[in-house]
Parts: sequence; structure tokens; C-alpha cells
Amino acid sequence: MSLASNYTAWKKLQSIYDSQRSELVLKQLFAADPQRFAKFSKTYHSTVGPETTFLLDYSKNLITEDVLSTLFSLAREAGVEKTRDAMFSGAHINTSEDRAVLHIALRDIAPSENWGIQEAGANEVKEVLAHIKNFTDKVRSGEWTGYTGKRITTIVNIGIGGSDLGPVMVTEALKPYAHPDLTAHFVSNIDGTHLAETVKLCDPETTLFIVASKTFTTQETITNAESARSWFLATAKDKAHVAKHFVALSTNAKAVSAFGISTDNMFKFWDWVGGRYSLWSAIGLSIALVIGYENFEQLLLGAHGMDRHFKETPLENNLPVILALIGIWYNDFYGSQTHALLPYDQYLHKFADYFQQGDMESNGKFITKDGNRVDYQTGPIIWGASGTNGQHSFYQLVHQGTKLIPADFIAPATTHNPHVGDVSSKHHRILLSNFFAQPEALAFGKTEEEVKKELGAGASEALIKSKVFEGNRPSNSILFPLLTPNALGALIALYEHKIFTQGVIWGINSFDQMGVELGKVLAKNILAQLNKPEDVTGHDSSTTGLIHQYQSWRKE
Ligand SMILES: O=P(O)(O)OC[C@H]1O[C@@H](O)[C@@H](O)[C@@H](O)[C@@H]1O
Repeated sequence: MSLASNYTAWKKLQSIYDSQRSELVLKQLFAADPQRFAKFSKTYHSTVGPETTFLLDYSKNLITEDVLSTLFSLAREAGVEKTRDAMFSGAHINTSEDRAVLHIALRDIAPSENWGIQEAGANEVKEVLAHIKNFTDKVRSGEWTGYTGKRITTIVNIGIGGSDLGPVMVTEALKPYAHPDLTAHFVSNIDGTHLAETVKLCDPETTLFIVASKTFTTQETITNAESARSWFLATAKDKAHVAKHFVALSTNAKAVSAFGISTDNMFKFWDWVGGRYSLWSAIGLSIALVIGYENFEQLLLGAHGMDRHFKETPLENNLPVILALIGIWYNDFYGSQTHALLPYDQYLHKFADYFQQGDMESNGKFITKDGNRVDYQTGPIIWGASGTNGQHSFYQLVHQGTKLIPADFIAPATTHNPHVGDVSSKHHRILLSNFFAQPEALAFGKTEEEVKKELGAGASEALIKSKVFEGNRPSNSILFPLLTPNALGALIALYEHKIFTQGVIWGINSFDQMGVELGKVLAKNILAQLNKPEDVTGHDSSTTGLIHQYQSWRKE
């Protein structure tokens, strides 16, 4: 496997960038081609389940047909199609951990394509889905009761990283589908404050704890789960009651039993499900509890539709591939460091947080699969907030700062809340007017002439200059009819496959996460030294100094 920078198409892209960059001006590109929107936008239609549609408009990017076709050549040269097919067949494309990557098999439903069947074992997937359905139906109907016979009204998912962010993001996004009498909380941080503040909102008689951990060894999750259990037992007393109030989501049956949760109450998944790709697995139990199994299945089906699109559509019409390639254009040729995700939908307020892990843990790597150091940028820094809040904080820098920040604007045409008080349609129209206006302002800006005209004679040069928007700042817009479980599934899968495609081109392994290990090991070592100053050994003077200061100030 070669470094991406050695590909012929990469070199061609570099020369296009060097020679044509000054011509890549959105104002001129739009003026020169009335068909630009038609040319550089695509509508996605799901081929499975209910009709899920969305429009991807990528015309406000610093691209021409020449740039795009060279980017497609890059994808072909890097073997995107081949590696994609290898993933769908169940090949061990996660080479460092020698594992298949089959989150696509978790949502391979109705009608099943048997993707990675030998590896994934379709029946096992179905069995776990049936287990989830059975359990969620019981809890939601009130048939499953706590130790005093009361129905469950509160669920607390204890997990971190991939065992937290997906469930948090999706349950927030799909609140309109939530059970009215079930409240969900999520505890992730080892900071005791997180659990302490959460249990203040819980009644041990009516609370169900879901201990979510792929490995079941994660320090934060196991510590939080143990503390939750002792909080529960302080009231419930009898350990036998734990069975009605604690379930586990894990690949590690042994550790689950050792913790004291019966394997009957364990929802299993497999090592071919990466943590940050696991909301489709048993890790999604809290989602299914909140929105109901049928809606959970719609989420899976939405993702399945996008999987098919990704697998079957030629690269030129393949939406995740298009997003990936445009991202590479900015990341590797324009030198952009970040990519903003800007959903104009309050329900998607955790979307950027979710893909911070999804993208940055997948593609934040400097070593290729065959051990070479890359000589180009890999994964972008992902960040963002829901509109319009961001407009009143960081958009200043996006519009007039010195950095090029490609952004994706995401919005539903219809809101779940058309009526607020006695006001109809107003909020959503204002929201969407901003969704349309921001990419327009970024792309086309405001010239000095326009500012001068506006300010009239006598305006100082400095004031005029400060009001100029250079424009030519790129963005994608994604518009869809309504944020349904199905649409959300498709949207998440769209970004998952974007991440995949970029990882293949950069030649890195998007499915391991070695970079999270070192800190864990050091923390373990330090934890054993925190008691006494004389125990603190083997560190640099800064780390030693900080620990000593902590030891002198602490009051526990
Ligand atoms: O689900 P568990 O095993 O507790 O892991 C939780 C998280 O741990 C982190 O260190 C990362 O490796 C994440 O990818 C993972 O999602």
C-alpha cells in the first residue's frame, strides 16, 4: 500500500490546486454556469423501507468538474471500491486488531443481503434484536417491574465513548418519538459528580441501570456501575433485587457475570462491532427503550438503505464518497484543519459531539496500515453546534477569520414542533431562513463596493474594511423532509461511510484506536502513587509538581 501522496491523481490534484486555485472563486463559478446547482447536487432516495429522501447540495464548494473527476480517480486509485467490498464481505479490514468491520451487518435487515454472514452470524444478530424487542416491550408496557412491583420510569445508561455518545445523540434527536413516561439519563464521566447528580433524579424502585461496555473493563464505566449498584442497594438491601434493575450490554460475558449481572440480562454483541459504530447493536438498547423497538428498527433500516447506496452506487453518484472527496480536497490541498457540522435542528444538538468520536477516533492517525508515516494531513478536527446558536458565537471567525473552515449545514424542511404556543410555522421559517442565508453569505460575501454604498460618504477606510466579507468559504447543505428514525439512520450512515472512504484514501486503519491507550496506562500508574508525596516517582518535574500541589491541597 502506497502513501496517498504517491498516487497519480493526488499529484494531479496538487497541480490543479497550484495552477487553478485563483480561479476557484464561487462567485465566478456560479456566474459562469447557471447549471451549477443542478450539476453539483444530488437527491438520495432509499431503496428499502419507507421513502427516505434528502438533498445534498455540494455546489458551494471550491470545485470544478475537473477537480471532482480527479478526486474520483483518486478514490479509484486508492481502491475505495475494493476495500468497501472487502468490508461488506466480512474481511478483516481492521488489520491491527485482526477483526472484521461489520456494523453494516447489524442493520442488514428487510430484505437481508447476508453481508459478512460467515463472520457476523445473521442468526445471532436476529436473536439479539429479538431479545431487545422482548425486553423493551416489557419495560415500556410496564410488565417489567422493579423489586417493589412498580413499573420502570427511569433508565440510566452507564457507558462512555461509543457506549454513550450514540445513545445520547440518537435519543436526543428522536425525542418526538420518546415514551412519555420514561426518562433517560446518561452517565459517562468518571467524575463522581456525573453519577451523583443523576441519582438525585432517580428512585431506586423505578430505575433501570444499563451498563454499556463492549469490553466491560473500562475504568469509568465499571466504577460508575459499581457505585450505582451500591446506591441502589443502600435502599433495596437485598442483592437479589439487582437482577430487576441492572442489565448489561457487552461482548464480555465473563466480566458481566463477575460483576453480578446474570447473563440472562446481558445483551450481547461482537468484536466486529467497533465502539463508535455500535449504536446499531445492543448498545442501542437505551434508544430502543426510549423510542420503542419499531422505531429502533426504522433507524436500522434507514442506515441499511444508505449502506446499499454506498455499496451499489457508482462513485460519481455516491453521496458518502462525494462528501469524503470534497473533504480531502480542503484537508489535504487547502490545508484546512477542521470541519464544522452545523445542524439547523435543536434535536440534533449532539450530532457534532457524536461525530467528534466517530471521525476523530477513526481517522486521527499518522501511521498507515503498513506502518509508514503519512506526509499529509489525515482526519479533520470535527466540531460544531446547532443553528442558530453558533451564529451568535463562533460564526464570526468562520465568516471573517483567517482560517478556511468547510462546513456542512443540515436541516429538516419540516419541524416536529410547528406550533409553539399559539404561534404557527414562524420559528421554523426563521430557522430555515438562517440555514439558507449562512452558506450564501459564506460563499458570496460582501465586497468593499457594496459596503461603501451602504455606509455612504464619510465612512472611514477602516470601518469599510471591517465590514467586508471575502466570501468563497465553502459548504455543503443537506436538506431532508423530516427528522424521522429512518432519516436519522441514513444520515448517520452517510457520515460513517464518508469517514470510511477518507480512511481508505489516506491508507490508515479507521477501526482501531491505539491513541487512547497511553493515557490510560499512565493514569493507572499515577493512581497508585496519589496517597503520599514520597510515592510519586518516575515523572518529569512538571507532572511531579502538579501531583505534589494536589496532595497538599486536597481535603478528602
Ligand atoms: O465500550 P467500552 O469497551 O467500555 O469502551 C468505551 C470506549 O473506550 C475508549 O477508550 C475508546 O476505545 C472507545 O472507542 C470506546 O468506545
